[in-house]
Amino acid sequence: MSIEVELKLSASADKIRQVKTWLKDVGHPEDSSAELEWEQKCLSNTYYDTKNHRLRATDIGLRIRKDDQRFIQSVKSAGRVVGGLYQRNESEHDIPEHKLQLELVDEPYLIILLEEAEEEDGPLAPIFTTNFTRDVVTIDYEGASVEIALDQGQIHCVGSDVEDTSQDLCEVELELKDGDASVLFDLGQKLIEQFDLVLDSESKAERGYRLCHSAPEYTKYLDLVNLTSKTSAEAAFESVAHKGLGHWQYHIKKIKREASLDAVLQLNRALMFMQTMYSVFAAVIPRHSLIHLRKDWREITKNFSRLFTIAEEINWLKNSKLYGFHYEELVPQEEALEKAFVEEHQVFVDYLMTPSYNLRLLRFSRWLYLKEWRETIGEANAEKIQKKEVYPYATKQLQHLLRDMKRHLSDKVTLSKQDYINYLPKMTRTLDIGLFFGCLFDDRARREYRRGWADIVANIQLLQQLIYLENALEAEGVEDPLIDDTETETLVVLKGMREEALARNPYWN
Ligand SMILES: O=P(O)(O)OP(=O)(O)OP(=O)(O)O
Repeated sequence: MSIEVELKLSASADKIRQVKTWLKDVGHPEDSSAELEWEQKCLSNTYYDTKNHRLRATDIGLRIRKDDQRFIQSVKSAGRVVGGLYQRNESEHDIPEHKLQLELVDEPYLIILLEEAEEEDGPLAPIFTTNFTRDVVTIDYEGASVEIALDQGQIHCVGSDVEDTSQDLCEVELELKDGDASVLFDLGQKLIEQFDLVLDSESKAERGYRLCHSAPEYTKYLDLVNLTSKTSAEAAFESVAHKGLGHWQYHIKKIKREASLDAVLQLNRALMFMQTMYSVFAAVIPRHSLIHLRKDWREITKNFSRLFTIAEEINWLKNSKLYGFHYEELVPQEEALEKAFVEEHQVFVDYLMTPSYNLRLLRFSRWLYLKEWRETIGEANAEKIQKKEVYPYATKQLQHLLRDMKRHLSDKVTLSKQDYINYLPKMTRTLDIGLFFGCLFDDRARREYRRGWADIVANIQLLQQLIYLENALEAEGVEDPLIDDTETETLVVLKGMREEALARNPYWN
């Protein structure tokens, strides 16, 4: 099994032509009259899965590729996608005919997953195909060898009753054949700067499944970062950063497709998660080493914030209805918000297509993938953070947070609704830190402890919604004493919850 490292950018037919011309100079800088040796392939790929897409659920892609007279069976793992950079395990075998030969798969864990999928969910069958022409050339660039593939074609669903059963594909793939992965980022940067290409974190397989799978999509929430007590503090930082970036990428894909309220709210969660990460890991990755990156994310946040503000208000109104607060007078306000949301969504999607956004995302991906902070902090410190243990670090951080919460939320203190709301960002950060390090501790104890604090957060959010509702109604000249009563009740409930949560023994002790 080999590891594939490639950068993927989406393009248009016109841009692909321009890229091809430009590559002539890049591939032969010393002789611009020399032609690159492009090869054109017609690739037909059939992706297989069981009836309920068990392989997809385990993040495996199984396909047979027809490349001229050759049939190639490949199994790919989803691996890791950082920006548009993919790192995936790949197992490829030539087969004599267009028929799966799973016995050729050489990785024991893949064999087990494939067998289990078939045993539990029936035989493997074609789900979709990708048919495209690939113009491919290998160039030497900055001492590395890079295969450049320009793919244009279509994805089709097989025997499906899904309405929209085909989709165009047009992309540039840069695959590292030999040398340093930094070269992929350099080339990617040039392609974005010169041709406005867009980083693409969705594989063809992912697109195929989305096109041909009509099941409803559930909102994906941030969950525990996968760590063990053997993880170093540096590796823990990387895992947290990958989690945050992965969450961002996932919901960016969704937001590009539709004006989804949930996706906007989750994008905001990803931004907050990453902000918290910078402060929690400041002792590992010093702030000065990420000054530019934080500036980049601030810029991205600025472009996102209008959309988020509208989404948050719509969400508050929606949630209030769940609590029974329904007002005809607010319908015009809601409609205006919905309209503004659709407009701002388009503005944000346009921004996501700009080089400004894509270069920032590429810069962050590069920093994370190549661990560039090590260069800024010097060799000795770099060694230190690789040896630093995460467990004591995590315990210290959690203890520090608890002290802060005890100070602000002690049951001896009387808190107004505004006091709670002011403390909300800190509480959310605290819960996020629980996700950073939670894997290191007993799961049951952690869940129980977390639940108390999560309930407090939910009740503070309720207060926030009620205040918004009050103001919105006031603008319409309406008053509802029920809102006031609910606020008072919520304050009482919160006081009891604080008492209980603070009395519980922390799971890290
Ligand atoms: O040719 P590969 O193996 O890179 O695969 P692909 O058909 O380009 O698909 P993907 O989008 O998964 O790279």
